Amino acid sequence: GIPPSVQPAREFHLGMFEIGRPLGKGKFGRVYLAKERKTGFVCALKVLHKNELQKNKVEKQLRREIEIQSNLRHPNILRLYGHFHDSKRVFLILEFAGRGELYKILRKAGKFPEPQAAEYIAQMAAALQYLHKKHVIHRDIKPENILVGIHGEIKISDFGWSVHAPSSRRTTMCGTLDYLPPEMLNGTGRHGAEVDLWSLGVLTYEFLVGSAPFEDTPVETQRRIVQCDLKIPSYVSPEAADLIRRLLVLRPEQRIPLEDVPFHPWIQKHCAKLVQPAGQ
Ligand SMILES: CC(C)NC(=O)[C@H]1CCC[C@H]1Nc1nc(Nc2ccc(C(=O)N(C)C3CCN(C)CC3)cc2)ncc1C(F)(F)F
Repeated sequence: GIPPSVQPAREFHLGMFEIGRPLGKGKFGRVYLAKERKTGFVCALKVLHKNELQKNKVEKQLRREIEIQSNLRHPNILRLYGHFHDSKRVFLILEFAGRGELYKILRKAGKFPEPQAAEYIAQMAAALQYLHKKHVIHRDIKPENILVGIHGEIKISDFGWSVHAPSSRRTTMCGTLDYLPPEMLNGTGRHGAEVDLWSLGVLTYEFLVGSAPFEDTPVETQRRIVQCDLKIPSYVSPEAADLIRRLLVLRPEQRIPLEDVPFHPWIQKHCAKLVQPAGQ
């Protein structure tokens, strides 16, 4: 392509867009369907209020989110095309995901059939492999941060917690503990890309059971995570249970590597079009 130095500087401003229906509320503002007037390009416009960002001390996180997400190109990662701001607001120009929020689809369905869950986990593993190759850890994999594209493919979004590996968390977390790996709960909090493997295990469990594996009161949840106190219902197939148990391993280095996930029997059983192991 054209070297960045001579690429046209993509300056954006609000007047370039025709604002459509609201898509919902994000953490720090609303999201609208939008269309770029000149090209007719449909996107999602996330509006963030500067005073909210300042109050919650998340400006640095937002800058990192923009820096990381705008450089990512993968079918299962939501695109960030650009951003701009006015006196009061920051605007993110994001890819529009045609089928909306995965957590709403999951809540409505209760839980997913195994073929659908396996398809989603295969796509998650591909997206995480792409991220980890770029030394990016997402650190906040959960249904609320996943959207669904028009063809039913999943799109990881919300890179507000992503960092370059290795790292140790400096900002206090809020929200659910359900997806936190043991190494982020113990003293040092030092962690690597394997945190996303643990969360992938929690996600697999939640897709198949409809609730998170260590869901309980905050104190109990922490105990169950650090003890890996895991009970997998008997209706979950042995293959699926096997993959969950290979991801939800206390020692980060013992978790199944991402590159092995597409070859796991449960994925092979349900995702035909994936690359087949040699000699098939
Ligand atoms: C990951 C992040 C944490 N989450 C978010 O940002 C959320 C916060 C609010 C919306 C969403 N953000 C996005 N949503 C879409 N697509 C979309 C959303 C909702 C519907 C939908 O179901 N309705 C309109 C329904 C239609 C039916 N009625 C009944 C209810 C609303 C359909 C398509 N594309 C891009 C984005 C993005 F990310 F770029 F902003």
